[in-house]
Amino acid sequence: MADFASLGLADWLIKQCTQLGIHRPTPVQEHCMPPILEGRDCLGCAKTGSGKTAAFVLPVLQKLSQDPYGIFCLVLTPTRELAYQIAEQFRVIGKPLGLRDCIVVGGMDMVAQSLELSRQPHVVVATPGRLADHIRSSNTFSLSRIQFLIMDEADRLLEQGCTDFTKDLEVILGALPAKRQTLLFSATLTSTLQELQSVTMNKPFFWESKSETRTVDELDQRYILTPEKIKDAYLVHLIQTFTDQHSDWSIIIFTKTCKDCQILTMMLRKFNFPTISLHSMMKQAIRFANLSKFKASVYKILIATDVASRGLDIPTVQVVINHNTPGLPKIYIHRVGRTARAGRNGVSITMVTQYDIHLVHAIEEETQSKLKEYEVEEKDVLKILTQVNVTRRECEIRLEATDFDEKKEVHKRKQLILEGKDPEMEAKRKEELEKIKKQKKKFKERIQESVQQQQAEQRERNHLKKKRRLEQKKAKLESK
Ligand SMILES: Nc1ncnc2c1ncn2[C@@H]1O[C@H](COP(=O)(O)OP(=O)(O)OP(=O)(O)O)[C@@H](O)[C@H]1O
Repeated sequence: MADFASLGLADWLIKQCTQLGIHRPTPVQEHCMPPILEGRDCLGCAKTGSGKTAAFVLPVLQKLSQDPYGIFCLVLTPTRELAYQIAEQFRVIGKPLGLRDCIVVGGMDMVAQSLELSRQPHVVVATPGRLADHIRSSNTFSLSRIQFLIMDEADRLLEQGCTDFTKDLEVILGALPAKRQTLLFSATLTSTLQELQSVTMNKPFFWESKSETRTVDELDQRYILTPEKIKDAYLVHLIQTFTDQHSDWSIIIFTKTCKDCQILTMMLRKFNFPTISLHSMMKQAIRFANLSKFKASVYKILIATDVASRGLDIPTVQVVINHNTPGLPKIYIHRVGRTARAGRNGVSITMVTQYDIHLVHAIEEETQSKLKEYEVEEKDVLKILTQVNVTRRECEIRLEATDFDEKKEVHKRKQLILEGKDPEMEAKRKEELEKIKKQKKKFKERIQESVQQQQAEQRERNHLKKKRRLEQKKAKLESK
């Protein structure tokens, strides 16, 4: 087995790796780093959690240390959270270089990003949409001298899924020099190999880990066959069992939609499970905050949509539950790959209804592995069924009300943007106006109160006067 020195890695980088507990290269690092260091384009396909990130971070940093300038390297990735994770790896390993990185993702302040870009960071880590926006609207930075283009989760970037990056990628590729090194990595490259090869210029070096299976051996893959109506009772039962049996545990539950994600979070919280969510309808700052709390084990359960299915590296995750059977095998591969990373053990449990059995067959075929049934005492599940379903219904009703407000808010924000206004500024302005209105109302109420008090006092005085006059009249009559 090779060591980092024999792959041509510099001493300072080996030292950095040692400090991070990385002593020997993984196969993807062993095979991809030498051709990258030689200047070749590279397509690396290796299982989830096998160290693909370091396979490109290390050679890029080595090259950067030999000729440091900005902007030297551009990394594209499909999700914002992943962009932060990759930038962190660059920052930690590249610390002795005084590496300057810049993260360019949607949902964050564009002006601040612009400013950072203009300061010529060594490495830019970006999601395609926001970077393309910067290229279209600004001339304060240039990507024309970059030496490395890296596409992490490259197949996702190039496929035309629900988020289609094609147009943004065209803009980005148009701003890059033809002479560059292009590195593409993913655990599922092969299905988009043709498209991927068209992005690389030189005849790329292609490396795929040789293995019968597409998932790691340390992963125990299970399924539960359940009618749709009993699914949530199974979920609650599963989590309760894990909580009872393990003191140190951490679970990711994947759902199909943002709404499911939200409802399940509310429901599990009702059962006092420490749950937090991550989906695309949340504000970016909350997405980051929730992920940090989960990573720090403040919350043990993360419920997420596929926005969290790729790349996230959270070593404490022992269990992945698929609340729905993924419609595509490759989504399954990435989801279950959030556990059993870097040689650790992990379990994945996929909820399967009678309508999803063909999907399980497709998954088994693609991964070349067999899912085993997860044994559960059905009578224990049926005991909690009514309580779980009632709780779910309550949460659905509660969410419907807020959902409506949310949609309205989104609609309003869209309208403001169309009118050329900044929704954030408008919200602040509205808040200020509301404050002034409240103060005015309070002032008016106080004046009214004091007027009413004066009037009441006047009435009392008049009443007393009248009473006194009557008494005087009465006294006069009596004296006569
Ligand atoms: N040579 C190594 N030895 C031990 N651990 C390593 C090594 N290289 C990387 N790691 C660690 O392995 C973990 C997984 O690495 P990484 O996130 O790069 O996986 P990946 O292959 O990109 O997975 P995914 O396909 O899910 O994105 C990280 O915590 C990383 O620090």
